[in-house]
Amino acid sequence: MYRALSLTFALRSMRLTVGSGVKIKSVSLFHRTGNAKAIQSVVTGRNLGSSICHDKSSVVDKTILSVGTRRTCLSTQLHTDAKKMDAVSRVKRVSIEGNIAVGKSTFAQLLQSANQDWEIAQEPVSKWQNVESASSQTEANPQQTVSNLLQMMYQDSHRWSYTFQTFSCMSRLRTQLQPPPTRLLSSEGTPVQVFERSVYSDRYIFALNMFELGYINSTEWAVYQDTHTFLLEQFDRRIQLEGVIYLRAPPKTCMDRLGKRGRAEEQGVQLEYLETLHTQHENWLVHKSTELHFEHLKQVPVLIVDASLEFEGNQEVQGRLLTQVQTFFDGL
Ligand SMILES: Nc1ncnc2c1ncn2[C@@H]1O[C@H](COP(=O)(O)OP(=O)(O)O)[C@@H](O)[C@H]1O
Ligand SMILES: Nc1nc2c(ncn2[C@H]2C[C@H](O)[C@@H](COP(=O)(O)O)O2)c(=O)[nH]1
Repeated sequence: MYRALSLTFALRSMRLTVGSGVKIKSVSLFHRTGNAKAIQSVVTGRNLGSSICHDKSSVVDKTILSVGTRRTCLSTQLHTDAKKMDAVSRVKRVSIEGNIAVGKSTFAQLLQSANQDWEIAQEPVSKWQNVESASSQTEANPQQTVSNLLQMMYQDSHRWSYTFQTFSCMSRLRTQLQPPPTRLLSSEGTPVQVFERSVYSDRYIFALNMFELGYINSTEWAVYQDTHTFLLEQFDRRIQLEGVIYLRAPPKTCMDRLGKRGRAEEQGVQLEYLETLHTQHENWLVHKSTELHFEHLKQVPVLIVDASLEFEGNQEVQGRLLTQVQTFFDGL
């Protein structure tokens, strides 16, 4: 017979690494008075439910448990969570990079419709176009759009580039922290989360470019880099990528497609700006001459896709591209 006795436990942990790099925390739960002890394994890693410690800094220093039934529940829960963690760790994470209007969204749609094991996370452009008021939303007071930061950044780049970059970085971070959909967790193939751009292009393409063009000053650049490094180190494996797809096309092709798309905020974008962005992509993903600050990123495999090909409506080109992508994913 177990008595439902609430106990305060202190947690002691030891970190182990197993299999695919999943971190296992072997946890000892001690009753503060020392007469009850339960040893459980808690899996730590990326994007699990709330019952799991998410990262190195998550320390459960006070856990209220009831002895007996609750302990059995905890054990079952931990087993379920470990299985879930295993499924999550099977999901590969890849970003699509490339110049403005090169065709990332179009390519992403092709991937999404080609394979149920691939899930696309779009770039949060609409969030930048509709920055919302932080005041709490009610029926009487619906969420208010206060500004179009994308437009402000293009209209007054000196004033708004730093603000834009901090906001875009945070929104990309949120996107990359989204757990994979359950469909991917039960996949028997190669499940992949595909992100349109990433926290890495935020820094190594755009922020760097804005700094080099003089739209972000050296103080802002230092603050941005410090924050970026700190955040990425905190989230560690939860935001790391296993691969990058680089859609590569001449800036002139991008300029033509940008005109064809006709997004209002981009009407003042010049070919020279696309050329600077093209150079940043080439430096990072082809020449590998960009200084990177994350060890894993230096080793990330890059698939270079010739995005100058017109694949819309061309089944043969689409088929070739999809085979290239599938082979790349299988090799990650
Ligand atoms: N391979 C392609 N060939 C021709 N036009 C393309 C191709 N890919 C995209 N486009 C067109 O170019 C424009 C920009 O494409 P989009 O996917 O929105 O670019 P991005 O997401 O990179 O900004 C759209 O009008 C789209 O229809
Ligand atoms: N200054 C920055 N501009 C950015 C960044 N990310 C995207 N953008 C711009 C470029 C386009 O006008 C628009 C959407 O990009 P697409 O290539 O998807 O069309 O937003 C950024 O980090 N900094």
